[in-house]
Amino acid sequence: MSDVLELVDVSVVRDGRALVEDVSWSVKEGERWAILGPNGAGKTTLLNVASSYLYPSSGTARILGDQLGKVDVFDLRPRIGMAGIAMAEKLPKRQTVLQTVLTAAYGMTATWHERYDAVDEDRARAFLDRLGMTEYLDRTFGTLSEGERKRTLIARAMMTDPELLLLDEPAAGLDLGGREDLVRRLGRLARDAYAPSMIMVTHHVEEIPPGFTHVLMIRQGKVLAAGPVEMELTSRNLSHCFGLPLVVERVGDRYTAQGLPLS
Ligand SMILES: Nc1ncnc2c1ncn2[C@@H]1O[C@H](COP(=O)(O)OP(=O)(O)OP(=O)(O)O)[C@@H](O)[C@H]1O
Repeated sequence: MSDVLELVDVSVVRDGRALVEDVSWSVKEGERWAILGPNGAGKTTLLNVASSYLYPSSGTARILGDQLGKVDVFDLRPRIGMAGIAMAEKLPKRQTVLQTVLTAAYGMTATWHERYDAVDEDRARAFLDRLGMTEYLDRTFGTLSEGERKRTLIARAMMTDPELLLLDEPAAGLDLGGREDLVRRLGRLARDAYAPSMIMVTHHVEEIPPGFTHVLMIRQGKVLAAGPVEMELTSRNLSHCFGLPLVVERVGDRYTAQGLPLS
């Protein structure tokens, strides 16, 4: 299996402070990673490096076989799907759900005067259908609920047939039903052998979809643990990561975590 992402001693420094420090991490084709860590740990910074939007201050980052700094990122970016708040903010609120997904096929955030091929429209409809959005095709993006918006963004990220799919807190802000619906859908995607390699940032072990294979834990910019979920998602590692005593349990093919009661 080849490396989809390979970071060697990557640091990102801003104002004299390392946001991530000496991170060495590799993601192989077909793997599905969850990145866990407290607020401000450096999760989004790592994802921004993986999406080629942020260059390391030191160290090397290879994405889909190409080294950042030595590759034209405009060739690389269409091969990476990204769904997160940063993308949502760039999308026009008055565009319909179908247009929002379709524009991704042309690497754009808005529709101008280009004409879309029927084949692209079919693909957009199929991705939206897999994410339960068929009823909303003509609704404007700005009128969607948080959960509907998140599902639209994932369909959009799939549109370019990416080799790497990056999800930044896809379940944040969703109610219990919305979260469970999304986790089930992501679980189905994770188990699809033809789906891209995936990296998902989350704050909660409950949001790790079934089928996710690996976990990376980060605290204050440094990697604490990285490897197969069943080996690394332990109470010890999670307590260290979040800085308080936690007990993690596996329930079926999902995980839960709880803080120990105060004595
Ligand atoms: N451009 C920047 N300049 C200075 N500091 C920054 C910059 N971008 C991010 N930071 C800081 O870097 C740290 C890591 O930020 P990052 O967004 O990667 O964390 P995170 O783990 O995704 O956090 P959260 O869970 O709260 O979203 C934070 O302390 C943040 O304030």
